[in-house]
Amino acid sequence: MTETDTPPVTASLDTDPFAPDVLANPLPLQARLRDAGPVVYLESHGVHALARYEHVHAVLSDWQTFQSAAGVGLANFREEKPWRPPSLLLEADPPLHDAPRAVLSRVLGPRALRGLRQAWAEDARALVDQVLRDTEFDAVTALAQAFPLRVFPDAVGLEEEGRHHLLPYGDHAFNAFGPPNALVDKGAPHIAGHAEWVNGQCTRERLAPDGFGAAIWAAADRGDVTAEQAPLIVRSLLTAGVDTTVHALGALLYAFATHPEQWRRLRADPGLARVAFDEAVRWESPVQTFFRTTTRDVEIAGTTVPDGGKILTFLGAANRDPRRWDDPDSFDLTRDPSAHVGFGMGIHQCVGQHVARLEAESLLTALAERVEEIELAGAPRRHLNNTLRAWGSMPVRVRTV
Ligand code: HEM
Ligand SMILES: CCOc1cccc(C(=O)O)c1
Repeated sequence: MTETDTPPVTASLDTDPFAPDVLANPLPLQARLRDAGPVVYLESHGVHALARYEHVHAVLSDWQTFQSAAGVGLANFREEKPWRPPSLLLEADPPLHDAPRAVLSRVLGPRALRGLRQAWAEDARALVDQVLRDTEFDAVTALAQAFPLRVFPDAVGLEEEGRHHLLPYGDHAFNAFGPPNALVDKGAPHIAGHAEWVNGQCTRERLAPDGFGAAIWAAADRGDVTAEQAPLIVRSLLTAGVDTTVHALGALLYAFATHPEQWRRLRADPGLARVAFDEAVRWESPVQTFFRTTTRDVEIAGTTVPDGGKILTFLGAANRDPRRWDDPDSFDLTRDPSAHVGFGMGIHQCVGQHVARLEAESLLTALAERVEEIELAGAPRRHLNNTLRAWGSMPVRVRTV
């Protein structure tokens, strides 16, 4: 065989991307993966990893070749039973995916959210006024967790009692996309209790008459989806809609607490709140990874992945790929972050992104009005999760006006 006939050797690494030290700081592994090649075989889990923007974007945009119905975690639903009934959105392909997606696109779309803008702005101001009675506080518990948990359950129409189940339920769901490691073992003993409340909240009679949940049931009454599908579609909101925004807000606050010049830029132009959120989602990527499963033998950049192979797309690595972004490691409000893959890409791209943006804009605008300076008042502590990049605590000090 001549030199040119030699098939390219696929790079391989034996590092476990779900090991605690890697989850605590994934950036070095992300750089190694991007530099090792377009496709890298991960011996630790027998999957092919993509960390460059071009290939992550391409795989997420091709749902026919890279399906979600076999699970978007390491577990292959063709071979093992999911830990819960699969999502009709996240873990479904067209045509099953189509109607639930159309319903949520309308229920969570920008037009539907217009009615929430005023109330969320006022609630954010009330929370910020209360928190700013102190000049030092934990930005994770006081703001990043508190604001979503004040506005989102009400918007869905959940009962007051039991909302403490939401964060641990979502945390376990996101851990369950990874391998059965210590993080999954930690949540396993409690998940049945969390799931009992969450599943109960998805039934028509437990939902308030005027929230996202009731709107999903109304779609079932119209025949847009079936009555059997309605509770699972509500469950999607409860699984995907809390921990993600909490940790994205944590990322946003961390970005500003460590970039005072960007905070000054935001205060000078509060209209930058929305782009700041997307830049924080790009920079920190609160949802770090998702898997796909090949539906045929497929060649990706010279590597053949067999049918049924798991592909691990590193959203966080793609969002910092120097092949796509100038100075990718900098948090910079002058950048246009709109092409980031922090919300995914393609037919599964986050259907709740407008809700997340409105939560972030509401909180950030209220903070920018009152806070002249924000800085870390101590070392922040990571909250480890197989899929989420999160802060467990973040002591900050503020100077207010
Ligand atoms: C900053 C906050 C958020 C981030 C970073 C985020 C991230 C993502 C990502 C990466 C996906 C794509 C999954 C895939 O391709 O397999 C996704 C899908 C999804 N997200 Fe979000 N999300 C956020 C907030 C929300 C909220 C607030 C909701 C609900 C109100 C939500 C509901 C969903 C649902 C139902 C899907 C599945 C969509 C489908 O498969 O068609 N997310 N999200
Ligand atoms: C942020 C990714 O979106 C998700 C995550 C977990 C569950 C679901 C669902 O559809 O149940 C969606």
